[in-house]
Amino acid sequence: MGELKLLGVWPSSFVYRIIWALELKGIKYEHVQGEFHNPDFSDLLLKYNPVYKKVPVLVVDGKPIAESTVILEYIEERWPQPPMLPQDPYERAVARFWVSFAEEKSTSFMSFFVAVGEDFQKATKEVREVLKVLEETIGDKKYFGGEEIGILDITLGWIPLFFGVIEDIVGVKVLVVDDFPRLFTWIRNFSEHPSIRTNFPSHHELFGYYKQKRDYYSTQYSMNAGMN
Ligand SMILES: N[C@@H](CCC(=O)N[C@@H](CS)C(=O)NCC(=O)O)C(=O)O
Repeated sequence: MGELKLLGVWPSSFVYRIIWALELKGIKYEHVQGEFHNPDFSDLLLKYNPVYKKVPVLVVDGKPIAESTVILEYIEERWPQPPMLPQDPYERAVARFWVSFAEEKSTSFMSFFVAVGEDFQKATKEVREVLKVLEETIGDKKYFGGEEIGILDITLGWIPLFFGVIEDIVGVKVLVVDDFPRLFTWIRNFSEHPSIRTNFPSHHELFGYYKQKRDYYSTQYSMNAGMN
Protein backbone atom coordinates (compact mmCIF):
# COMPACT_ATOMS: atom_id res chain seq x y z
CA MET A 1 0.00 0.00 0.00
CA GLY A 2 2.88 2.45 0.52
CA GLU A 3 3.45 4.74 3.43
CA LEU A 4 0.54 6.61 4.96
CA LYS A 5 1.12 9.26 7.63
CA LEU A 6 -1.40 11.49 9.29
CA LEU A 7 -0.06 14.73 10.75
CA GLY A 8 -2.32 15.86 13.54
CA VAL A 9 -2.65 17.60 16.88
CA TRP A 10 -4.85 16.66 19.79
CA PRO A 11 -7.81 17.28 20.02
CA SER A 12 -8.58 18.70 16.57
CA SER A 13 -12.01 17.85 15.19
CA PHE A 14 -10.57 18.19 11.68
CA VAL A 15 -7.99 15.54 12.48
CA TYR A 16 -10.64 13.28 14.00
CA ARG A 17 -12.47 13.34 10.67
CA ILE A 18 -9.49 11.66 9.04
CA ILE A 19 -8.91 9.23 11.88
CA TRP A 20 -12.57 8.14 11.77
CA ALA A 21 -12.57 7.73 7.98
CA LEU A 22 -9.37 5.65 8.01
CA GLU A 23 -10.64 3.53 10.89
CA LEU A 24 -14.00 2.94 9.18
CA LYS A 25 -12.23 1.71 6.11
CA GLY A 26 -9.73 -0.35 8.08
CA ILE A 27 -6.70 1.46 6.64
CA LYS A 28 -3.42 1.24 8.53
CA TYR A 29 -1.58 4.53 8.99
CA GLU A 30 0.97 6.19 11.19
CA HIS A 31 -0.36 9.02 13.30
CA VAL A 32 2.27 11.71 13.80
CA GLN A 33 0.73 13.69 16.62
CA GLY A 34 2.55 16.94 17.28
CA GLU A 35 2.14 20.29 18.98
CA PHE A 36 2.16 23.60 17.17
CA HIS A 37 4.81 25.10 19.45
CA ASN A 38 7.22 22.25 18.75
CA PRO A 39 9.68 23.60 16.13
CA ASP A 40 10.16 20.17 14.51
CA PHE A 41 6.41 19.81 14.05
CA SER A 42 6.10 23.38 12.72
CA ASP A 43 8.83 22.60 10.22
CA LEU A 44 6.92 19.50 9.11
CA LEU A 45 3.74 21.54 8.64
CA LEU A 46 5.62 24.22 6.75
CA LYS A 47 7.02 21.54 4.50
CA TYR A 48 3.78 19.62 3.93
CA ASN A 49 1.14 22.37 4.13
CA PRO A 50 3.00 25.59 3.28
CA VAL A 51 -0.18 27.40 2.23
CA TYR A 52 -2.21 27.00 5.44
CA LYS A 53 0.27 25.40 7.90
CA LYS A 54 -2.67 23.54 9.42
CA VAL A 55 -3.53 19.98 10.37
CA PRO A 56 -4.67 17.50 9.24
CA VAL A 57 -2.24 16.62 6.50
CA LEU A 58 -2.28 13.13 5.03
CA VAL A 59 1.12 12.23 3.61
CA VAL A 60 0.89 9.49 1.00
CA ASP A 61 4.25 8.06 -0.01
CA GLY A 62 5.84 11.39 0.90
CA LYS A 63 3.22 13.47 -0.94
CA PRO A 64 0.93 15.67 1.15
CA ILE A 65 -2.82 16.28 0.93
CA ALA A 66 -4.26 19.07 3.07
CA GLU A 67 -7.77 20.20 4.06
CA SER A 68 -9.90 17.64 5.84
CA THR A 69 -12.78 17.48 3.34
CA VAL A 70 -10.32 17.11 0.45
CA ILE A 71 -8.58 14.33 2.35
CA LEU A 72 -11.93 12.60 2.95
CA GLU A 73 -12.61 12.65 -0.78
CA TYR A 74 -9.16 11.22 -1.47
CA ILE A 75 -9.70 8.43 1.04
CA GLU A 76 -13.07 7.62 -0.53
CA GLU A 77 -11.63 7.50 -4.05
CA ARG A 78 -8.62 5.47 -3.09
CA TRP A 79 -10.36 3.03 -0.74
CA PRO A 80 -14.01 2.96 -1.87
CA GLN A 81 -15.05 0.20 0.56
CA PRO A 82 -16.99 0.56 2.73
CA PRO A 83 -18.38 3.64 0.97
CA MET A 84 -18.80 7.01 2.66
CA LEU A 85 -20.64 8.43 -0.38
CA PRO A 86 -23.73 7.00 -2.11
CA GLN A 87 -23.28 5.20 -5.43
CA ASP A 88 -25.79 7.25 -7.40
CA PRO A 89 -24.24 10.48 -8.85
CA TYR A 90 -27.23 12.60 -7.86
CA GLU A 91 -27.17 11.26 -4.30
CA ARG A 92 -23.42 11.89 -4.19
CA ALA A 93 -24.01 15.51 -5.20
CA VAL A 94 -26.64 15.85 -2.46
CA ALA A 95 -24.24 14.43 0.15
CA ARG A 96 -21.58 16.93 -0.98
CA PHE A 97 -24.10 19.77 -0.78
CA TRP A 98 -24.66 18.94 2.88
CA VAL A 99 -20.94 18.71 3.57
CA SER A 100 -20.58 22.19 2.10
CA PHE A 101 -23.53 23.39 4.24
CA ALA A 102 -21.95 21.91 7.37
CA GLU A 103 -18.62 23.57 6.64
CA GLU A 104 -20.16 26.95 5.97
CA LYS A 105 -22.33 26.90 9.09
CA SER A 106 -19.48 25.84 11.35
CA THR A 107 -18.60 29.55 11.75
CA SER A 108 -21.83 30.04 13.74
CA PHE A 109 -20.72 27.30 16.13
CA MET A 110 -17.29 28.96 16.45
CA SER A 111 -19.00 32.25 17.33
CA PHE A 112 -21.17 30.40 19.86
CA PHE A 113 -17.93 29.22 21.44
CA VAL A 114 -15.99 32.49 21.49
CA ALA A 115 -18.38 35.43 21.17
CA VAL A 116 -19.71 37.52 24.02
CA GLY A 117 -22.70 39.82 24.54
CA GLU A 118 -25.01 40.45 21.62
CA ASP A 119 -22.82 38.49 19.23
CA PHE A 120 -23.19 35.47 21.47
CA GLN A 121 -26.99 35.83 21.46
CA LYS A 122 -26.94 36.04 17.66
CA ALA A 123 -24.67 33.00 17.37
CA THR A 124 -26.92 31.01 19.72
CA LYS A 125 -29.91 31.75 17.50
CA GLU A 126 -27.98 30.77 14.38
CA VAL A 127 -26.76 27.54 15.93
CA ARG A 128 -30.32 26.62 16.87
CA GLU A 129 -31.43 27.25 13.28
CA VAL A 130 -28.63 25.11 11.84
CA LEU A 131 -29.47 22.30 14.27
CA LYS A 132 -33.13 22.50 13.21
CA VAL A 133 -32.11 22.02 9.58
CA LEU A 134 -29.95 19.04 10.55
CA GLU A 135 -32.79 17.57 12.64
CA GLU A 136 -35.03 17.71 9.56
CA THR A 137 -32.31 16.35 7.28
CA ILE A 138 -31.53 13.24 9.30
CA GLY A 139 -35.22 12.39 9.64
CA ASP A 140 -35.61 8.81 10.81
CA LYS A 141 -32.28 7.61 9.45
CA LYS A 142 -29.73 6.01 11.73
CA TYR A 143 -26.96 8.16 10.27
CA PHE A 144 -26.95 11.05 7.81
CA GLY A 145 -25.49 8.46 5.42
CA GLY A 146 -28.45 6.10 5.95
CA GLU A 147 -27.78 2.70 7.52
CA GLU A 148 -24.03 3.36 7.55
CA ILE A 149 -21.84 6.28 8.51
CA GLY A 150 -21.28 8.59 5.53
CA ILE A 151 -19.18 11.62 4.70
CA LEU A 152 -21.66 14.03 6.31
CA ASP A 153 -21.63 12.07 9.58
CA ILE A 154 -17.86 12.34 9.61
CA THR A 155 -17.90 16.03 8.73
CA LEU A 156 -20.43 16.72 11.50
CA GLY A 157 -18.80 14.29 13.93
CA TRP A 158 -17.42 17.21 15.91
CA ILE A 159 -20.97 17.84 17.19
CA PRO A 160 -21.14 14.56 19.16
CA LEU A 161 -17.53 15.09 20.14
CA PHE A 162 -17.42 18.73 21.19
CA PHE A 163 -20.74 20.44 21.25
CA GLY A 164 -21.80 19.25 24.71
CA VAL A 165 -18.41 20.35 26.03
CA ILE A 166 -18.78 23.78 24.43
CA GLU A 167 -22.30 24.14 25.86
CA ASP A 168 -21.03 23.34 29.34
CA ILE A 169 -18.23 25.87 28.99
CA VAL A 170 -20.40 28.71 27.72
CA GLY A 171 -23.19 27.73 30.14
CA VAL A 172 -26.03 27.50 27.59
CA LYS A 173 -27.73 24.29 26.43
CA VAL A 174 -29.09 24.46 22.88
CA LEU A 175 -29.02 20.82 21.83
CA VAL A 176 -31.70 19.54 24.21
CA VAL A 177 -33.47 16.25 23.63
CA ASP A 178 -36.99 17.71 23.58
CA ASP A 179 -36.08 20.04 20.70
CA PHE A 180 -33.75 17.73 18.81
CA PRO A 181 -34.73 14.09 19.49
CA ARG A 182 -33.39 12.81 16.16
CA LEU A 183 -30.03 14.49 16.57
CA PHE A 184 -29.85 13.02 20.04
CA THR A 185 -30.37 9.54 18.63
CA TRP A 186 -27.77 10.24 15.92
CA ILE A 187 -25.23 11.41 18.51
CA ARG A 188 -25.68 8.13 20.37
CA ASN A 189 -25.52 6.03 17.20
CA PHE A 190 -22.42 7.85 15.95
CA SER A 191 -20.45 7.87 19.18
CA GLU A 192 -21.23 4.19 19.88
CA HIS A 193 -20.08 2.98 16.45
CA PRO A 194 -17.11 0.60 16.95
CA SER A 195 -14.79 2.60 14.64
CA ILE A 196 -15.68 5.87 16.30
CA ARG A 197 -15.89 5.07 20.01
CA THR A 198 -12.27 3.94 20.20
CA ASN A 199 -11.25 7.37 18.89
CA PHE A 200 -13.52 9.56 20.91
CA PRO A 201 -11.99 11.42 23.86
CA SER A 202 -14.10 11.87 26.96
CA HIS A 203 -16.04 14.98 27.92
CA HIS A 204 -13.73 15.37 30.89
CA GLU A 205 -10.55 15.27 28.77
CA LEU A 206 -11.93 17.84 26.35
CA PHE A 207 -13.46 20.15 28.95
CA GLY A 208 -10.18 21.30 30.51
CA TYR A 209 -8.57 21.90 27.14
CA TYR A 210 -11.47 23.87 25.68
CA LYS A 211 -12.16 25.83 28.86
CA GLN A 212 -8.69 27.32 28.60
CA LYS A 213 -9.22 28.07 24.92
CA ARG A 214 -12.55 29.76 25.52
CA ASP A 215 -11.03 31.98 28.25
CA TYR A 216 -8.27 33.01 25.86
CA TYR A 217 -10.48 33.50 22.78
CA SER A 218 -13.25 35.36 24.56
CA THR A 219 -10.71 37.80 26.05
CA GLN A 220 -9.30 38.40 22.56
CA TYR A 221 -12.82 38.70 21.20
CA SER A 222 -13.84 41.31 23.79
CA MET A 223 -10.63 43.26 23.13
CA ASN A 224 -11.22 43.25 19.37
CA ALA A 225 -14.90 44.12 19.78
CA GLY A 226 -13.89 47.05 21.99
CA MET A 227 -11.55 48.34 19.32
CA ASN A 228 -14.20 48.36 16.59
N1 LIG B 1 -10.17 23.91 6.80
C1 LIG B 1 -9.17 23.14 7.47
C2 LIG B 1 -9.12 23.59 8.92
C3 LIG B 1 -8.01 22.89 9.70
C4 LIG B 1 -7.69 23.63 11.00
O1 LIG B 1 -8.20 24.71 11.30
N2 LIG B 1 -6.79 23.03 11.77
C5 LIG B 1 -6.34 23.67 12.99
C6 LIG B 1 -6.32 22.68 14.12
S1 LIG B 1 -7.95 22.37 14.68
C7 LIG B 1 -4.90 24.11 12.80
O2 LIG B 1 -4.10 23.38 12.25
N3 LIG B 1 -4.56 25.30 13.27
C8 LIG B 1 -3.21 25.75 13.18
C9 LIG B 1 -3.08 27.14 13.56
O3 LIG B 1 -4.11 27.78 13.68
O4 LIG B 1 -1.94 27.58 13.73
C10 LIG B 1 -9.49 21.65 7.34
O5 LIG B 1 -10.67 21.32 7.13
O6 LIG B 1 -8.57 20.83 7.39
